[in-house]
Amino acid sequence: MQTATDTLTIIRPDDWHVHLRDGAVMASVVADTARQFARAIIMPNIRPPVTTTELAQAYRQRIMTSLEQAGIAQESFTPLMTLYLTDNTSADEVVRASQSGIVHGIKLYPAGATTNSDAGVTDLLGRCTPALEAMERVGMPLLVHGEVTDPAVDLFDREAVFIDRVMLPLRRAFPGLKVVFEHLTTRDGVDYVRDADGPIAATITAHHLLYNRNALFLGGVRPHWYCLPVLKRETHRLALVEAATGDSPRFFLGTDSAPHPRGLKEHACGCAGCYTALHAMELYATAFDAAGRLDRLEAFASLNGPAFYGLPVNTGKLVLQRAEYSIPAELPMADTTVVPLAAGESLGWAVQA
Ligand SMILES: NC(=O)N[C@@H](CC(=O)O)C(=O)O
Ligand SMILES: [Zn+2]
Ligand SMILES: [Zn+2]
Repeated sequence: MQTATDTLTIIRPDDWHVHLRDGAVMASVVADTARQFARAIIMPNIRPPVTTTELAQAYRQRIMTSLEQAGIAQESFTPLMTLYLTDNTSADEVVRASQSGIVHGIKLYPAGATTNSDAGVTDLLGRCTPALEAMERVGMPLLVHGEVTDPAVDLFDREAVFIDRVMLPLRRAFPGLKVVFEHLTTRDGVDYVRDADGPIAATITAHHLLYNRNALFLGGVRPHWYCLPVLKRETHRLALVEAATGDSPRFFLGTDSAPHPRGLKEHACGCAGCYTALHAMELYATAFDAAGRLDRLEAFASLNGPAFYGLPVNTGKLVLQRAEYSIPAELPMADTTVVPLAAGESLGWAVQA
C-alpha cells in the first residue's frame, strides 16, 4: 500500500456482502459493484431464494450475462455465490454446494428478520442440525443476519439479544463451524466477535461506520437511511470504527448494498436497504480518513476477507484520490430509479477511473 497525502493505492478490494438482485436492474447494479470490487459474496435473498446449488449456478450465469450487457470483461469480476438456509436444507445439498466450487457460504435469515426472509429459518438448532454438521465438516461458512425476530425485543436490541439467544448456543454446538456475523452494528457485536474463540469474523458496512441513528431523523424521517439492522447510537458507531480500523483481522468490508426502487423506499411502509455499491470505496475511505486511519483501509478492504474465506488476495490495484466526489441525486436503472445513500451530498475521496 502507498499513502501519499492525496492518493491512496490499495490492493483491489472485495465486497463480502452485497445484494445484486435479479431481472432488469441487475445490469446496472452488477456494473457498479464490478467497477470497484474484484469479487463479491452475492446474497441469496432473491425471489425465489437461492436454496440449491443448481439455483446458484443459474443465478451466477445471469450475473455473468449482466456483466457482459454492461460491457465489463467477465474475467474482471468473480461472483462468490451463497445458498439460502431453510428448515429443509439437507446435508447432501451442503456437500453439493461445497463441491461445486462456486458456493462460498450459506446464509441464515431468521424467518421474518429482513427483506425477503419469509423462507428463512424458524428454529436453527431444532431444524438445521444436519446442514450445520455438514457445513462444519466441509468447512462451509455460515453467514448470519444476526437479529432476533421476537416482537417483544426492542428493535435496537435485536443484535445484542441474538448473541445470547442464538450465536452462543450455535457456536457451543458447532465449535468448528466458520461463522460470519454479517453487517455488525453494535458494540456488543464487536466485543463478541473480537474476543470469541474459534473461527468467527464480521462484515461492517460503510453506512454503519459513517452514521448513527440520528441520520434517520435529521430534519424529518429519511427513508434512504433505513436499513436492517437499523443504525444505532453513537457509542456503537464508535466501536465499529475502532474495530474496522484496528488490528484484529476478524473485521472486513461488506457493503450490504441493497437497492430498492425509489417508490418502495419513499413509502408509508418503506423497504429496508441502502444503495452504496456506486460509491462504496468513496464512503469507506471517507470513514477511515475521519478516524485518521487510512493506513488500515487495505487490510479491511482487501486482506482480511480473503484470509478468512481461504481465498487468494487479488492482484490488481485500486487508486483513491483526495478529491470532491458528488453523489448523484438518483440513478436511473432499467424501468426504475434508485436513490443512492447520501444522495446529493459530497465525499472527500474518489476512486480513480
Ligand atoms: N440490509 C437491508 O436493510 N436489506 C437487505 C437485506 C439484509 O441484508 O438484511 C435487502 O435485501 O434489502
Ligand atoms: Zn441482513
Ligand atoms: Zn444484506
